[in-house]
Amino acid sequence: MKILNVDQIRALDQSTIQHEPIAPINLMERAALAFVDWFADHFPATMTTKIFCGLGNNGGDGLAIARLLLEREYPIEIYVVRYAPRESDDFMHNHRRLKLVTENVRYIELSHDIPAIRHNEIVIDAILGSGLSRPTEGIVKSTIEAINRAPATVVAVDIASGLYTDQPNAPTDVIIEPDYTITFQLPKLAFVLPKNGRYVGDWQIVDIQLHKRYIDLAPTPYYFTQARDARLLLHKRDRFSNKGSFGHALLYVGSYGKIGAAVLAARACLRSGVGLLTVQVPGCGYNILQTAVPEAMCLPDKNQQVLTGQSEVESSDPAEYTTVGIGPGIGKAPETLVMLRELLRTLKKPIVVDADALNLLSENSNLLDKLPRNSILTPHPKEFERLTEKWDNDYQKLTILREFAKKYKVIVVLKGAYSAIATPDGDIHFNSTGNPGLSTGGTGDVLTGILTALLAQGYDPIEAAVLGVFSHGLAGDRAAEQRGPIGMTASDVVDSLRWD
Ligand SMILES: NC(=O)C1=CN([C@@H]2O[C@H](COP(=O)(O)OP(=O)(O)OC[C@H]3O[C@@H](n4cnc5c(N)ncnc54)[C@H](O)[C@@H]3O)[C@@H](O)[C@H]2O)[C@@H](O)CC1
Ligand SMILES: Nc1ncnc2c1ncn2[C@@H]1O[C@H](COP(=O)(O)OP(=O)(O)O)[C@@H](O)[C@H]1O
Ligand SMILES: [K+]
Repeated sequence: MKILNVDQIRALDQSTIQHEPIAPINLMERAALAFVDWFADHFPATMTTKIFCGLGNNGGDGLAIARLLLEREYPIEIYVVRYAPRESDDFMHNHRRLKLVTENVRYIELSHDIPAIRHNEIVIDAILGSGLSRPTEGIVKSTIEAINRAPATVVAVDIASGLYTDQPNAPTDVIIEPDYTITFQLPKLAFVLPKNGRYVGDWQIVDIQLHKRYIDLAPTPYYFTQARDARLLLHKRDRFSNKGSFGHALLYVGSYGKIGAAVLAARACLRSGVGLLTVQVPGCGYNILQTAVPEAMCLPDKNQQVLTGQSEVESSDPAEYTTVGIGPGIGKAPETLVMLRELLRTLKKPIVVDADALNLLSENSNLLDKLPRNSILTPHPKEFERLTEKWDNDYQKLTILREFAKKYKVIVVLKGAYSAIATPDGDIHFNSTGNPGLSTGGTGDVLTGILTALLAQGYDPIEAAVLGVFSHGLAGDRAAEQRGPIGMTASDVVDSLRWD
């Protein structure tokens, strides 16, 4: 699914109005109805609902929502924040419609007009939407502050008032802090950026049937991967396949004290459909790996503690494997750096690079140019910062991320909530699955195993990254269902992997 910018969202509105065709007021009615359907599914008509409307189309939505909720017999109190002399046409139209149903519309012009809000009430925020063009101030700001102070449940219409859709807010900006955001048709870039978490809450998209062809043709670098997008990427297995059909992967993982990382990556790789798996671990990991992961072949390194690439048994050429994954638990020993340098000299096919392999790259940045084209790098934000530079805000981080992926012609999975996958073409795919239960040691190792397995099976590297990150998050969601987000572990994520 695409993420469009504010100008495109406005144009999409117009395109829908022209092509469907539909009158703007009826499109607003459709949006209000979609919101009210969601709202009625979540809140009983016994709860007092205070709705705050601005003077633009977000406020117009609010007035239509108020009327529809009155029809459904919600005890609703309607407030219009009168911060300017002019209202939008559709606001006025809905204002007239509402007046036919109720006289009970109150106006907030000064602070003392702001009502007290109690804890068992619901607040609907329809003050400002995607038309935000400057920081909130005056009575708008005071109203938002009062709503944020109140103990009520807050639901934002389309986007929290005061939050920009696709540009950074200043730290001093006053913005609604909703429990829920119900947004129209498409996700907004602001929703997937870490600093905005409290200004978004749980968010959901409601479909208001905006012009599909406009969306299909609209150029954008930003995508949001949902289940239906991921499902399209999954390769079906041929009935006459054999283990040779699904590649032979080689993992370089583990060091003394971190053989667990090797086990997790190996188990995840096998659970993700690889045909054959060989794992190179330091000598100390041999017995552990052979016992914990009997399905994998094991190459014990000559060195007991760290990886050097020199094997105790027959030496194998890493270039002969379908793909290589490197990093989880390997440490940053000088011998391991020598191994990484040698691997990058010989490997030409895309590989997966994680954890300390990334830290070695950031300390030896001349190696970045040697990464095979379309390799997948999986840094968490700290690792990415070491590879690049500090950023001032999430939008600048996205710019740095895109530039990095383009410059080195690699795919970068910047991990976290809504992991951002940057491609060499400059696109970014945000992931929709996963939960805070994944914030626990070892889940990144699991991801490396998954991605290595997908590359081994011949997935296009961008598709491997998008599908692998989605499935990893989904496994995390299943593990959280079983164990709860606090009790789940990285092993539970491996056990929860499914590919159907
Ligand atoms: N784009 C779509 O697909 C649809 C949009 N609709 C609604 O329309 C909204 C956008 O409407 P508008 O473009 O009228 O924008 P808003 O309702 O967000 O804001 C409108 C007005 O507020 C002013 N303004 C901006 N920043 C301000 C600030 N900080 N303080 C005070 N005033 C400020 C603007 O100059 C503008 O006149 C969406 O968020 C959504 O709720 C829906 O009605 C239907 C479909
Ligand atoms: N709050 C969250 N929501 C969704 N996914 C998360 C969250 N926190 C962490 N994750 C995911 O968990 C994984 C953590 O990886 P990483 O930080 O490398 O952990 P480790 O090094 O311990 O294995 C990443 O895939 C990341 O996207
Ligand atoms: K709003």
